Amino acid sequence: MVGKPADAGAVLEAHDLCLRFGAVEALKSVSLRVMPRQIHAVIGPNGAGKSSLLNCLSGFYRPQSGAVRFMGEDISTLAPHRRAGLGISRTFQGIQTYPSMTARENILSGFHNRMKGGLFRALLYWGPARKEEEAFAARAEDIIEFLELEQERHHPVGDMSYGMRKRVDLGRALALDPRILIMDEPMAGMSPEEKGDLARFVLDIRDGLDIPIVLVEHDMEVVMDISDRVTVIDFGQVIASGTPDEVRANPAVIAAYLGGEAA
Ligand SMILES: Nc1ncnc2c1ncn2[C@@H]1O[C@H](COP(=O)(O)OP(=O)(O)OP(=O)(O)O)[C@@H](O)[C@H]1O
Repeated sequence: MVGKPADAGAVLEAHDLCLRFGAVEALKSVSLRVMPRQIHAVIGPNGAGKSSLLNCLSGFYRPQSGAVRFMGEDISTLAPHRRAGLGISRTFQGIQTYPSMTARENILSGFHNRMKGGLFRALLYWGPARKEEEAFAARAEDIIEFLELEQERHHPVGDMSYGMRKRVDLGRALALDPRILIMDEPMAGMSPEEKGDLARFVLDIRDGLDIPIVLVEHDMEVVMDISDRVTVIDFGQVIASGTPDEVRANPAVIAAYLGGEAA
């Protein structure tokens, strides 16, 4: 890790990120600070740069300039798996679960990133490896209970509704024991009821597990309902950042993005 701690208060911070794809400027000097116990939404029209920002935070994209800091440390040069190892967990658009595996097996698969060794270690150190496995199994049960997946525990994920599969997806992300959770359009394709359920779990993750969340989401009602802070991006630039009420009343946001919905 390089660089000096900059903002000890922020859990995750993007500082002055610039990202180009050829002639396309996906991010132009974008900064954002995610504070403890904060649901921080990132909104903006299609192509505004939201996914690009998430990819810079989780390490899948490397910006041409700027820095990403986690708990005050510069992690700009770290690969995605190293960031995941630090506790920066992410859910992706669509479904990432294994359809033929049960909810429990899918959640257990989320622990792989945290296992200290592979087959060799398991053979050499059978005792400790078994203890680790037992701890993960117990933790998987905690996650199943937290996400109210008890009834689905032994059902193949492929047979479940979209909302339930997304919930199992979230369980896999929680298996990483995250210190921050990045969610890319988690509500897309969900029914209003499924959105309500997921919104409740997102709030529980903040309040019960003390994990801050970065949320990219198109459903404005959900965003305005559950977010502590909203950052608005348009054409790769931050045009507003504030509480949902502040953002809703911001003329630049109304003009650029929310239109009549903001009224
Ligand atoms: N890998 C890439 N290669 C080339 N251009 C890219 C790449 N990723 C993103 N872009 C471009 O960067 C800009 C921002 O895209 P991005 O996907 O970050 O927007 P977004 O706000 O997430 O959009 P959406 O809401 O539609 O998902 C767009 O012009 C897009 O075409």
